[in-house]
Formats: sequence, C-alpha cells, structure tokens
Amino acid sequence: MKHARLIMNPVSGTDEPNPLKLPDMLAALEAEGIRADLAFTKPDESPAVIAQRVVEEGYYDMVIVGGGDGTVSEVAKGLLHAPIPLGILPIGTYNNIARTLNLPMDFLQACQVLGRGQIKSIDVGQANDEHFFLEAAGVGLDATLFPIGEEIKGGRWGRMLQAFRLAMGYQPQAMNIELDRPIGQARTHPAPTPRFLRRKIASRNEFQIKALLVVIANTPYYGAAFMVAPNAIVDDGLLTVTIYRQFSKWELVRHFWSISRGQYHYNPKIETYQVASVRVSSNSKLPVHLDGHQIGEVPVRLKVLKQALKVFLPDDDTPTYQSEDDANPPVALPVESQKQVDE
Ligand SMILES: Nc1ncnc2c1ncn2[C@@H]1O[C@H](COP(=O)(O)OP(=O)(O)OP(=O)(O)O)[C@@H](O)[C@H]1O
Repeated sequence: MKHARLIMNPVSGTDEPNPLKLPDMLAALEAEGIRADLAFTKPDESPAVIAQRVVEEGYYDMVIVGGGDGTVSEVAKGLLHAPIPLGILPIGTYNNIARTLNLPMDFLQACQVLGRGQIKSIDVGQANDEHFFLEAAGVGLDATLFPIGEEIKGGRWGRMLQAFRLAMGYQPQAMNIELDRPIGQARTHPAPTPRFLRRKIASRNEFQIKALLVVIANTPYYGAAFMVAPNAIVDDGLLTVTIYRQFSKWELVRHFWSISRGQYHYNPKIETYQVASVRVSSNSKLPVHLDGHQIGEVPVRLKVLKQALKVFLPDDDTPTYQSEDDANPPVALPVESQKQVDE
C-alpha cells in the first residue's frame, strides 16, 4: 500500500461541491493501492506549505492535488526538486495543466493514472529568481485583464464591461526583449519578419518592438484554456515567447476566441521564440502576471527550471484525455510531431 497526502480544494470547479466527491475518490485510490490522508486548502493560505511539510517529513510516497490550475500550481511550488511525485485529480474549471499532461478529466479515471501510470519530470517557469509559474507568464494586455477575468470567473459579471473598455482602450506598448541566444536561433518561424513588422535590433540577442502583449509559456495552455503556445513542450527546458504585434483589437479577440477552441491559425503578426530565459523591459510601467496572478511590473526575467517537478502521467495501460465532445483537445506531451502545429 502506498501513502499519499491528498490536498483538496473544496471549492474549485463548477459542478457539485468537491467534498461530495471524496468517498468515491478515496475508494478509487484505495483500489489502486493508495491510502490517502486528506487536507483541505484554505482561501488565505498557500497549499505549497502543506506540500513542503510532506517533503520534510519524508513519510508519504506522493502528493495528490484535487483542484484546478490555481491549486495545482500552488501545490507544485512546494514540490520543486522533491523526490516524490505530484498526482493531479482535475476538479477545477479549466484544468489547463491536466490538459497539457493528457490526463483524463474524469477524476476517477485520473486515480487510475496515479496507481498505474508513469512518472516523468516536467519544466517549471521562474520569474526574477523568485516566483514560479507552471503555465505562462505575460506582459501587457493579458496581465492587465487577468485580475478582472478572475473576478468575472468568480461570478462578478458586471466586470465584463470594464474588461471590454480596458481592452479596447489598451495601446501597443514599446518593449525591450532580451533573449538568451541569438534572435535567428531562437525564432521558431524561419520566415523573415514582414516589413510592416519592423523591429529595432539592439544586439544579436536583443530587440525592441511594440506589442499588445507578450506571453512566455511553459505549457501550451493558459487562462480559459487558451492554446497560446501549441508548440510548447513541457519537458524540453524551453519557454515559448509569443509576441502579438500590430493586431487590431478585433483580430486579437478573434484569435483568442479560436485558440480557446483549439484552433491555432498561423498569423504573420505573431512572432515566436524558444529560449531558456528571456528578459522583458519597458520604459512604461507594464504589469506582469504569472499563471494569471499579477506579480508587479517590468523589468522581469523569466527562465525555465528544467524538469524540476515529478508528475504522474498516463501510459499505454491507463486512461488518457478523452477528446470527444471537446473542440479543444490537448496537444500531447512530449510529442515531436507537435512542432508542426503552427508552421
Ligand atoms: N477552502 C477554500 N475556500 C474558499 N476558497 C478557496 C479555498 N481553498 C482555495 N480557495 C481558492 O480557490 C482558488 C483556486 O481555485 P482553482 O484554481 O483550484 O480552481 P478553478 O479556478 O475552479 O480551476 P481552474 O484554475 O483550473 O480554472 C484560489 O483563489 C484559492 O484562494
């Protein structure tokens, strides 16, 4: 029998209250040979603390998190470079991380992955050598909108008008992007930048552009299941920098609408680079978010911690994500053919 600390968010997701799922969940884990001790998250305390305590005690074989992306990333922070793996039971709203890892969305099937799946290490992002992110960081319009988006998700629908106004009034901002390698090597599209998207080259690694937003992704998805970086592979030691330039607002809305439905159309106004670290700065006070939480303003240095987190993943004998009924099925990890997606 294996022992697990199960950290559950009682309020994540939109269906029945999560505590009602517990009897079935514990029985399904038991059937996989896992005995789980439960701890509920609290609204005002990061569950990273619980995960850290588990690592220090050295008693449990794994940590299992039942929740959405917010809870998963907090718990993950307590397990970085730890010897024990993280199992994910996706009972949140969007479950981007579970989607990235190809996990079944049915939490009972996800229990089977914890009993019989494989353990692999995935990358984690870090900002300013301090804060961590699993999905993506962003500078510009998305960082401006995320806090309001969270309020809307929490039921404050009246905020939609404010979000709309903010988005429509937002202007492209001048930013300085410094990559950890020459621009030509980092660029993922070999085609030269169209002339209308001229950028000012400061050095072989550094350039200045005006953009509505820059997303630095560790995984393909962020936010409301936006497939923002279909090429992002979660264990390759690289972040995908996506720069949205000279988009009209409506173009951007259209683009985000289609990537929320898994349809990624290549657009020459999107530039992508793959790097292990990048620094974004600006003369303006542009906000920065990590996984949807604002952490301050630029300048920010973002880097990848290669394979810093052990996680359970499906293998050939366990259920995986079922793509029926979903217009936005996951792009699996780590599949080399993925590299073709937006080229
Ligand atoms: N016991 C609790 N009571 C109320 N709120 C809680 C409690 N524990 C955690 N929270 C809040 O839950 C939020 C995180 O929810 P989480 O991200 O897991 O679910 P979600 O938003 O439904 O899913 P997703 O992020 O996948 O869309 C945090 O804002 C956190 O403060």
